[in-house]
Amino acid sequence: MSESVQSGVRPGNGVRSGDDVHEHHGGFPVFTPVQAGPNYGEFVESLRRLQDLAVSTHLPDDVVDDAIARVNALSDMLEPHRVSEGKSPAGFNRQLPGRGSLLLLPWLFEKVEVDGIRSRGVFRLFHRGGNSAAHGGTIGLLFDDMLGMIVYASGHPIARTAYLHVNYRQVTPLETELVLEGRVDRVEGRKLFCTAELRDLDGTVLADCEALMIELLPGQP
Ligand SMILES: CCCCCCCCCCCCCC(=O)SCCNC(=O)CCNC(=O)[C@H](O)C(C)(C)COP(=O)(O)OP(=O)(O)OC[C@H]1O[C@@H](n2cnc3c(N)ncnc32)[C@H](O)[C@@H]1OP(=O)(O)O
Repeated sequence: MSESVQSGVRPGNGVRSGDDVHEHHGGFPVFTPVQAGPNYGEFVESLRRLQDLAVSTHLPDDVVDDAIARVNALSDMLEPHRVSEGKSPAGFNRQLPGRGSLLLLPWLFEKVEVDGIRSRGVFRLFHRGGNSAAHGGTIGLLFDDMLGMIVYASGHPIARTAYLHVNYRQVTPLETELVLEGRVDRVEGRKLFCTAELRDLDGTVLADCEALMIELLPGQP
């Protein structure tokens, strides 16, 4: 397999040896993963802190005006460095929480293997739904993102989520370390049936999901 990979995807430990399935990812463009610089993780974490504060403060108008000016100044500083998809380290750096993406939950992988993945992290204040619980959509986001990694780790080409059925079993707390485990349960042609569970550190299942991932055909977006 060449250094260039599609969507930054690279087989995990123990993926079928000599298999070139990762060269065939439907219509996904070929990306060469961009390595994050030494301070990139801190940069993304600073932005997460900003988002936490944006949803958990009640600011006087003059502070709002000052914040707008400063955030705009920061954006103006970043603007000249805008690049197209696949040219930013965001989302491609597995050693960083949320792979260095501001969209994704700031979780880290503990295990990425053919038989499944395990990831650990917290829901942040800016993921709040109501009454100190994680927003249900952010739980779906976590599962959907992990499904991509489950498929990748299992050695299958890129697949898209055809359906994702989430069972919300318990209220999911914010700012509390949690664990997610998931795997491909069975394969029928292009159809990968996956399951995953989100648990607290006592082992209580907070949410689980069942999903159908479908391997993309050549040219499929
Ligand atoms: C650092 C490393 C990073 C790595 C991270 C990894 C990044 C990964 C990035 C990737 C991120 C990935 C995550 C995301 O993208 S998640 C984004 C959300 N998902 C999408 O946008 C997908 C949109 N949908 C589609 O593109 C198409 O519908 C797909 C491609 C899914 C299938 O359309 P296609 O035309 O190809 O297939 P088909 O319709 O002939 O169906 C084929 C078979 O499947 C069965 N079927 C279909 N749908 C359903 C359903 N809902 N329930 C039950 N069954 C269903 C169907 O009956 C048939 O079965 P059979 O008759 O053959 O038995």
